[in-house]
Amino acid sequence: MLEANNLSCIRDDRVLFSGLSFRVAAGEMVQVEGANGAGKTSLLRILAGLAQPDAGHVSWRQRSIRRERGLYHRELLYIGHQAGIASSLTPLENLAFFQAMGGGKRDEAALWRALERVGLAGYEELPASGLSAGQQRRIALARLWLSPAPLWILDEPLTAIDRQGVAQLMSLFAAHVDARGIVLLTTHQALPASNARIRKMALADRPAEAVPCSV
Ligand SMILES: Nc1ncnc2c1ncn2[C@@H]1O[C@H](COP(=O)(O)OP(=O)(O)OP(=O)(O)O)[C@@H](O)[C@H]1O
Repeated sequence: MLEANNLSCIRDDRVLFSGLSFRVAAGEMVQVEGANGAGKTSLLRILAGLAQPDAGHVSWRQRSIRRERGLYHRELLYIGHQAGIASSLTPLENLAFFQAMGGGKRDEAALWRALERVGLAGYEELPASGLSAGQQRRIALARLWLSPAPLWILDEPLTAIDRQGVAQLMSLFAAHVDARGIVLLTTHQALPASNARIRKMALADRPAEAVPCSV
């Protein structure tokens, strides 16, 4: 369903990756591995259509994500490694905003369910800036319970999350892939045992220097 074709990414004269091709099928969970600076975030941003590759292209359901941006972004949930939440808004307001961005009507019950799932019931009136790093991260992750998107691209979703929260997320990921969804993530943590089979994909640890093109 998700297909990377011959992708290259060059940053500051360094080839982070080149000729990278792979497919991720419905029902798969993939962990992108690599050292700090290997290019994991760069790859995920390209796969999410937020950055352009230096070469190659990405397809979703056999259609170029550049040409079918609208369709792709309706089917994709991307959560970057920044929490990506408004610190002056409460958790409930942040979630209502995410829900509105999805284009649906406000569904109060779903908002409260998501808040409860991430353990933020009781904190709904506080601005996010008054919450801990892990709680702020949980607001961002609550979108996983609100979104119908089949494709989840998650950059370090487990950062700052406690052990119980990680176990809960792993169960959610397993349920998502069981329902023929896709989870593509990065994490520096060893993933705990999960029902989902996890395919690992490693990026080279030392990006090569780019060879200047001769004209
Ligand atoms: N927009 C950019 N402009 C210039 N250099 C960039 C840009 N984005 C990333 N880089 C560089 O590309 C390299 C890879 O960055 P990236 O964030 O993709 O790595 P990563 O594998 O996700 O690292 P980490 O594990 O530390 O999060 C880094 O050296 C970074 O400085």
